[in-house]
Order: sequence, then C-alpha cells, then structure tokens
Amino acid sequence: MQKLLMPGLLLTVIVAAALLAPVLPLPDPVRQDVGARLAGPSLAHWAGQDEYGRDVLARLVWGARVSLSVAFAASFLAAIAGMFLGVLGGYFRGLVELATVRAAEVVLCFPPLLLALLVVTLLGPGADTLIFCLAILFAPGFARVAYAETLATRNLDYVTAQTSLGTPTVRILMRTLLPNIAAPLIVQFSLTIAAALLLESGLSFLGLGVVPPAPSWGLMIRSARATMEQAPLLLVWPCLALSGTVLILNLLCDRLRDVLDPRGSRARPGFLRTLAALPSKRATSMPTASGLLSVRGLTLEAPGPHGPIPVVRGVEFDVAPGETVAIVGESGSGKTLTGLAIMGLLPPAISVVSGEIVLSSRSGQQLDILRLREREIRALRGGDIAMVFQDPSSSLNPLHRTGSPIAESLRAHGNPGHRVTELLRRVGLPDPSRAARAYPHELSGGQRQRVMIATAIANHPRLLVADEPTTALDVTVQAQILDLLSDLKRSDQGMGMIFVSHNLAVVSEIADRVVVMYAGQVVEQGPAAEVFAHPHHPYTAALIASTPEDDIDRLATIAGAVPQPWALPQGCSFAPRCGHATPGCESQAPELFRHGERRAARCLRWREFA
Ligand SMILES: Nc1ncnc2c1ncn2[C@@H]1O[C@H](COP(=O)(O)OP(=O)(O)OP(=O)(O)O)[C@@H](O)[C@H]1O
Repeated sequence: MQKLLMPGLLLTVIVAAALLAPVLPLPDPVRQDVGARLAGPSLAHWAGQDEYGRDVLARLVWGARVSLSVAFAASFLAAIAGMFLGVLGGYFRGLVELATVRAAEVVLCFPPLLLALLVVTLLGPGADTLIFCLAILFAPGFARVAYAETLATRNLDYVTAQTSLGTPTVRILMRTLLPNIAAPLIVQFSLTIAAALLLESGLSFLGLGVVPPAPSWGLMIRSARATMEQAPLLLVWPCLALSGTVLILNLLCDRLRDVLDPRGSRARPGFLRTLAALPSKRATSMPTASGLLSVRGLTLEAPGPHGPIPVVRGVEFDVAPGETVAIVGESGSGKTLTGLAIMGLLPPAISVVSGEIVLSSRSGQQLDILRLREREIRALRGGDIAMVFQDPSSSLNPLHRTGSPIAESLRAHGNPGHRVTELLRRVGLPDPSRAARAYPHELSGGQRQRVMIATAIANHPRLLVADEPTTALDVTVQAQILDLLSDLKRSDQGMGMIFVSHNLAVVSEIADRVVVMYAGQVVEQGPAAEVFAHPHHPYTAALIASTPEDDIDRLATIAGAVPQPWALPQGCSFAPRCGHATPGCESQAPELFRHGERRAARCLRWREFA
C-alpha cells in the first residue's frame, strides 16, 4: 500500500484542487482585464494573465475540472462497456463474440478524429458530447484486452474446476475471471485516461470540444499558441499540467496493478535487494568452498501480514565434486527456496537476510552467489550451474521446438549449436532428430523431462540442481529418469548434484548425502546410507517410517503439520509433533550438534535417540 502513497497523494491534490475550485480564493476564470493583457506572473496573478487579461492559475484549476472530469468519465464508461463486451465475447465465443467484440471493432475502422467530427456535428460541441465521443472511441480497446485475457484464462484449470463444481456462469465471470484479468485492464485504464486527456485537449484545441470561454487545458493551449512569441509561459502552464497529470496517473495505475496482483513484485529486483540487504564482505572473510559448493547460514524472509517472516533459517551444507546431495523434507520446509537461492533465482517477494553460497567456479574462483550481480550470475547459469524443474510441461516453451532451448543454451556458452541431437540421444530419446523438431505437446511427460535434462547438462555444468524432477511423472518414468540422472553423473565424473525431493524412497536410490529440512532449518545431515540406517533426529526417523513400502498396512504417518513460518514454536520446531520431546525441548531451540566429520542433528536428545 505504501507504493500507492506518493502518486495517490499527488492525484488527490490535483483532484481536490479541481473539485474545490469554486471555494478556493481564486479570481473569476472568465473575468477579462484587457488592460493587463499577457501580463507576466505577479503577486495577484501567480501564473500571469492571458490574451484577455484572465487569471491563468484560476483557468488552470477550473480547466482541470473540465479536462479531468471528461477524461475520467469517458475512460470509466469505455472501461465498463469494453470489459463487458470483451468478457462476454471471449467466454461464450461464436455468435456472442460476433455481436460484442467484432461489432465493437467496427469503431476501430474509423480514424478517431473523423469519428469525433461526426459525433460533434450530430450532437453539437460541449463536455457531454466529448465524454460520449471519447467513450465510443476507447471502448473497443478495452474490449480487445478483456477478450484476449478471457480467452487465455477461460481454459485454465482453476476456471474449469469452478465449472465442474456447477458454479453459476455469472459468478465464474465476476469472481474468477474478472479478478484474474484485472491487471492488464488497469494498465489499459491508465493509458486511456492519459489518451482521453490528450484527445480532449486536441479536440478542444480544434474547437470541437469544450466551448469557450469555459476553461479547459486544451483550449488554453489553443489560445496560447497565438501569443506564443510574446508570452511563452502561457503555453508552458497547461502543457505542464497535462503532462504532469498523465505521468502521475500512469504511475498510480502501475503501482495499483502491483498491489492488486499478489504474484507481483513486493520487493526490489534480485541483485539490488541482495546487495542492499547483505553486509559487504572483506576479501579475507570469504570462506573457501571445501568442495564444489558451500552454503553457510542462509536465511531468507518472505513478506507476512505483520512484517517479514523467516522461511529459511541458517541453512548450512556442502556439496563435493561428483557428489549427490539430497535435500528432503515435507512441503513448506524451504527446500525449493534453498535450491532457487543457489541458482540466484529467488522470487521477488523473498529477500536474503544473511548467509553465503560459495561456488567453486570452473575458472577456479570462489564466488559468493548471493553477492554477485545479476549479469555475473547469468554467466554462471547454464554453464557452471544448471537446474531441472519439477514440471516439464510448464518449463518448456509451448511455441518453440524442443531442440531450440538446447541450441540456445549451447550458443549462449560459446558451444556449437549442432550438438542438439547428440545431447537428446545421450538422455535416451529414441529418435533424437525427430524429438529436436517436435513441439513440447508432441512429447510425453517423461520425454519432456529428458529434454529439460538435456538442456541442463548441455554445457557440462559443475553443479546440477534438480528440484523434484520426478514428482510430476508416473512411477515407471520416475525410475527411468532417476537411472538417467545416475548414468549422467557416472559419465560426467565431476558433476555435483543437489536433488530436492520429499520422497525418501527416491532419495535413497540416488543420494550420497542427505540434508533433512524442517520448518526452514536443517535438522539432520549425513551420508545417505548412515542416515537411513541410523537416523539421529526423530523427524528423520518419522519420515523414514512414513515412506511407503510393499506392506502398505504398516505405513506410519507423522501426527500434526509443519508449523507455519509466522507461528513457529518457541523451542524445537518439531517438539509439538515429536514422541520423544521433553519439557526442555519446548523451551530451548536446539543448535545443530555435529558428531564426527560427517553427521549433524538439531536435537537436544540426539545421543539418546541415536
Ligand atoms: N514467492 C513466495 N512468497 C512468499 N512466501 C513463499 C514464496 N515461496 C515460498 N514461500 C514460503 O516459503 C516456505 C518454504 O517454501 P518452499 O517452496 O521452499 O517449500 P518446499 O519445502 O520446497 O515445499 P514443496 O515441497 O511443497 O515445494 C513456505 O512456507 C512457503 O509458503
């Protein structure tokens, strides 16, 4: 909401001045004083006097009344009419589309000024005619935006879900569709008000709009033109008022769109936020990654209703060359955000509070990803580090042939683009040349994931981050993809891998080491075989017990749910769900106890438990 403050305040001042014009201590805007013709600014007339000796400031303020009310009323009418036509046409299509959107588009065939001339000739000049005329001119623009957005939205799953629930059509249109297409309509509204202000000025300038002597900004520009050489300031004032108001309106609508869209950025973009939030490091304090990657004290925050909430808290782990480290935990434990932080791809709403992610790059440098500029991270992505996403159907561009992102990735890192088929063969696609020419919808889910993997490994990354790469696939294809990843690791000896998953059965097949996360923290880590055989944290033990095996009757579940980041318990985060918790666990937050070279657990009773 803070974002709206400045433009909202400025617009309020302009609108208040226009509304309060009759009670403000201003001279009569139409009273002439020919003796003081074209007089410059003075104490009595702050902005000077025009060619009839009328007070320019009074005419500007009264002119705002006319110009703004015409622009607002016309844009509002155009928005309502256009939105109505566009949504109906886009949702029902067929004849309704013909009678709404296509009919409205007829208006676009006429040059706007000619149409305005026609309407003014028929109805006579004046503010009311102008509102009507501008509304007709701008409504098709809204109709087209609403139509296009409705077409894109009407077949999305959440709209289909509403239909399948039997929700009445009017409710779907009002409650589901409209809020989701509102953002572009708001932008269109800001552009339309600005265009209406300018067109009103233009039409008044041509003598087709507001009738003199009533003031409007367009009329003021028109009359100032004749005396431009003797009194240039007379032209400057209305132009300033016009362009200033248009800029403020654009700013306000842009900010409004950000505020109304929860997916919009609430924070500054990537590197700016990171650089500002983190204390800069002296060269001597830079840790050196013992292996390939070293994550230290990574703490991330998300915006909450009462201020920032910690979603990842002091996460630490290492990845050695050639090692597969699995990050496991229930939904909401912070696995994905940790993976995205390593890629420098955190969503705009998430901010880095502290920590280091040091990568030992191909060029032998130790780079702290959190402190790199966007341009520097971009050079690493696809080369030193690459990522495979969870859902292959949404990570491939539906309009590009599957070979094209691979070729692009190869070329971006200076490799020849013709290796595409070779890579597709390497990831096990049976007819690589055909697959390279196919569109994503022509491939199966497993084949699409193979294409994603081919894109990721195209430039032999040193580190591959795989975020639940098998979750969207069926069990047979899951096994094939896991085999593929293992094969790739074997053939590309030095490549380290971070494998994010909530599925322990999958992890046990692929991981060398396991990092178990709970409520944004690492609660246990160690070699996979040791952790699975002898967990040192009750949460890990519970996760293992709840992994489905052959005998589904013996499946255990973990009572309760992961605490929300804004309602973390005072002591150990797992204590409320833990069968081994003591009163001490509920009052004291445990640190990560390290034992031996390779294992660590965040549990006060880890010794007894182990
Ligand atoms: N863009 C975002 N804005 C605000 N909060 C977010 C955002 N992304 C994630 N979070 C919050 O951060 C926490 C950790 O999310 P994350 O996606 O890392 O969990 P996860 O362990 O990967 O879960 P899953 O397995 O379901 O993907 C959650 O509480 C989530 O609500």
